[in-house]
Amino acid sequence: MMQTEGKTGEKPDLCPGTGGLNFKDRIASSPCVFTIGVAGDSGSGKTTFTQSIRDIFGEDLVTTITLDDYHLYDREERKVRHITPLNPEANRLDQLEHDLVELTEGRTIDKPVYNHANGRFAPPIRFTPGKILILEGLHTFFTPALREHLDFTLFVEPDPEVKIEWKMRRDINNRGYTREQVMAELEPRERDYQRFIAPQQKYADVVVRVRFSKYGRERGIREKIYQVSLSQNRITKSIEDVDLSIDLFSLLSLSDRNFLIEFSHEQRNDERTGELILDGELSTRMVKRLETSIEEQTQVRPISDFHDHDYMTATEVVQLILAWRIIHQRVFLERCLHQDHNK
Ligand SMILES: Nc1ncnc2c1ncn2[C@@H]1O[C@H](COP(=O)(O)OP(=O)(O)O)[C@@H](O)[C@H]1O
Ligand SMILES: O=C(COP(=O)(O)O)[C@H](O)[C@H](O)COP(=O)(O)O
Repeated sequence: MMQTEGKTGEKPDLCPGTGGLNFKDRIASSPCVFTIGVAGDSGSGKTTFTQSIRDIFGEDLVTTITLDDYHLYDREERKVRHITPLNPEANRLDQLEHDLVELTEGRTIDKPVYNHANGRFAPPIRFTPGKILILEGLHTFFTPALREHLDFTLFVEPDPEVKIEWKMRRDINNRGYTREQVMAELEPRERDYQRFIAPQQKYADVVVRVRFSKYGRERGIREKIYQVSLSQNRITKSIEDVDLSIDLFSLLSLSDRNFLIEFSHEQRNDERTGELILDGELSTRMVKRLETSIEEQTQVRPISDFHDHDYMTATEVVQLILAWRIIHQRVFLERCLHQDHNK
């Protein structure tokens, strides 16, 4: 590793040898494409988290591919074949692997297009990757070749009851399904989820779990207040790297709403994992130092969304921490520096 983390109060030089270029400029001027993979079940919040990453880093840097475009069968054909889209065989993962290699080289591809409005394929479109490329879908890190080309991986896993509520609302409101149609697919989908999708968790750098808030289930749909946890699976990268500075004085004196912050370690197989759990509403002042730290080092303004409210949901804080986590993905800088060096 070319650089050690700064101790408290020191600012780590994330871009050594760049004459003080900030992280965002560094990405923009780099020949490399930084790839982020987001995986999880249908209706689990992949698109929502992906959008938050886009918002934080800016649309000029970030492009997204949804893996639904790589379905092999259209909606009608899946029905006839009794196969769910969660089955890898219902997807063109080999073409995705090929396209991902092209994209990491910065090349333009002809990307297939799946139309959720009618469940059919539209003509392919030309697609050029931004300097940050997000792949989001069911099988994002299903194969070794896909994993090899992803610099950062995130798995989202809401509790089944949260997931059903989200999926039900989205598929009925946006995708033209009836309640009965969504219900009828739940059972075969859950079976294939456990079989094909959930096992990808072990390859994730970070797993985000969502459950109903301990302060009231109804606050989810009404105010987007959930209990959100962030855990890291791989021992090589630690959540403790994240600067989680919280102003305890503000916490005690300014907050008049309920919240929970918990951190625990767990031994899973050979791996020691850390899990941060947040719930309720946290005073924006409490995460001020974290926001400022990100802003200073990246010149991106992740806090702009939160400026006008005094409280942030657990989801918003987790999105902020994830941005920090992504910034710290040294693999990217290491690889870029190495490639720059060899030019
Ligand atoms: N973090 C969240 N907080 C509140 N609602 C969410 C969250 N994530 C997802 N949802 C709800 O669930 C629906 C499905 O989420 P989406 O991001 O489209 O899932 P996916 O891309 O995994 O299929 C969204 O339309 C939204 O209503
Ligand atoms: O399982 C998913 C994944 O999409 P997402 O993760 O966005 O839910 C969708 O059901 C399929 O893409 C088929 O779509 P449809 O059922 O609309 O034909």
